[in-house]
Amino acid sequence: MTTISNNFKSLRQRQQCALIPFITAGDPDLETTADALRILDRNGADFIELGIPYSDPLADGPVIQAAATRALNKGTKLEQVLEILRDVIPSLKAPIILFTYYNPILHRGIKSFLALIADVGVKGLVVPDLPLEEAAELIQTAASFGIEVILLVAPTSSQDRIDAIARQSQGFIYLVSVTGVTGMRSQIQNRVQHLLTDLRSVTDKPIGVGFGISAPEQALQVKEWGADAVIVGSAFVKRLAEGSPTEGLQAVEQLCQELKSAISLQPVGSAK
Ligand SMILES: O=P(O)(O)OC[C@@H](O)[C@@H](O)c1c[nH]c2ccccc12
Repeated sequence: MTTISNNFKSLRQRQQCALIPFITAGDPDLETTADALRILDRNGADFIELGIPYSDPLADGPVIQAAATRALNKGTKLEQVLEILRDVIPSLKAPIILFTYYNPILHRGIKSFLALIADVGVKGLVVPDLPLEEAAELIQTAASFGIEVILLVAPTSSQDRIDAIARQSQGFIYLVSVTGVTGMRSQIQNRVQHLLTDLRSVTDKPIGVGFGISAPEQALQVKEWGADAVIVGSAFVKRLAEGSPTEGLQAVEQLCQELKSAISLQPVGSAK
């Protein structure tokens, strides 16, 4: 069965680091979102994180905030996002991880929300403002729908919190590389290497690193520090929004290929 955990197992066997692009649903429009999902899937994405636009995206920097605002101004609703997913997911290899803030989940009720997203084939859920005290309930209910809930560790998390997250997180652990909001950074701090080592010492679960990664060299760096996955959001969202939808999709395709080849193992015995 396709699950995030199972896909990571097979990536590990092949000693591959996963690429997880993030895009915002409905920016510039839902048709382009569907095209982008197919393009990312065909060009090396191992999982795709799809953001549900939200009016108060407190963990997001300017690029993703602006994308969410544009998507909301277009009237993008969860139901419509799920409709395109119902259509697209059967043709994708990469499992879809839905990204949403906690309020929209509570608003619908945890169970009904999970039933809706499971029904269209979503495999994972990231909720950046989920209180750790409420994680167990969401994780358990999600598991009954075949959905894995990925928890986030921040550079400021206490050791107790890190231990609890490592224990509870499903699929993988999302290591946030910097304190602050999402967005491209010119450099990935060396500290990320230590954060990775510390986290690795308490868990065997796969670790994905996100926040601030936009360039192939940065992705490779994070891979070499031992990450099982690199997550790249703002760089994709920015490219997708530039120019016409066709131009945006071309730029997304190119970035996906560049990132993927940077983190892919050279086949043994290949020239160079
Ligand atoms: O945009 P960046 O810096 O590449 O970061 C990842 C990212 O976009 C995605 O995982 C994400 C988008 N919004 C978030 C809010 C919180 C945690 C993570 C996210």
